[in-house]
Amino acid sequence: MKVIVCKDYDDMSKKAADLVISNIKEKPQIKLGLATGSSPIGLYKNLISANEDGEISFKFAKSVNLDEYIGIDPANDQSYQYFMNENLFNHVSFADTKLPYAPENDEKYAEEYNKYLDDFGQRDIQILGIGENGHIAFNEPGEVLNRRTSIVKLSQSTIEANSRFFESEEDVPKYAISMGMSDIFNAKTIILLANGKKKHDAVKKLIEGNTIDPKLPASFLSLHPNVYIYVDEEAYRG
Ligand SMILES: O=P(O)(O)OC[C@H]1O[C@](O)(CO)[C@@H](O)[C@@H]1O
Repeated sequence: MKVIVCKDYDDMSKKAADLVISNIKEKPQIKLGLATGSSPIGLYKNLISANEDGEISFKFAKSVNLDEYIGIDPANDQSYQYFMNENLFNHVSFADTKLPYAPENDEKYAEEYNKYLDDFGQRDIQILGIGENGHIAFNEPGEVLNRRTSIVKLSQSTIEANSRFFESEEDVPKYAISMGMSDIFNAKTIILLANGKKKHDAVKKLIEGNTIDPKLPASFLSLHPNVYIYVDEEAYRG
């Protein structure tokens, strides 16, 4: 894992975006794995600017996303579909984009997404955030982790952390559909973004830890040959 310590959120976003931009220049038909949450918003802003400046184009690019809440309509402003539209898809024109979708807790929707991912093939880049509890996508700390896309129950810590985007904690969905660990790993390069003091514990364990532990799902990233961790000073030093 290559750790790149950045001054602040903007610096982290710019440096991570530069890596994505250079990959898009090299391979316009790039396959991207995209993430939601506050961590990648700045990166997406940089991609939008580079697209507006004519530096890159998404005309031939395709994307898949990590996860989506269950029980929230894609048109709802709390859905990850809405988030992606607002923060990227409404601003640049992709050849194709896809998010997992499950209107109810039924594994058949996960199977459908797994089929889609199998046809999509290996991504060139997978972008990730990290939860305060060390989750990646919605793979929550536990005894075991899912290999493939599944319906998952959110941990209390994630519900609390994500309640900042909702009117109250009760409004946060309790279930999601999420790529599993082997899906996340099916990418040539993984970029993980972590900023702010609240991420320090997870980041410290991830960078300094010498174990691979399902109680810290992000620790499995050390098994992947090409991971870049862009971390700001606050998340790095605490
Ligand atoms: O970037 P944030 O908002 O801190 O969220 C961290 C992670 O949590 C999730 O939002 C899921 O809870 C991921 O999509 C994200 O990577």
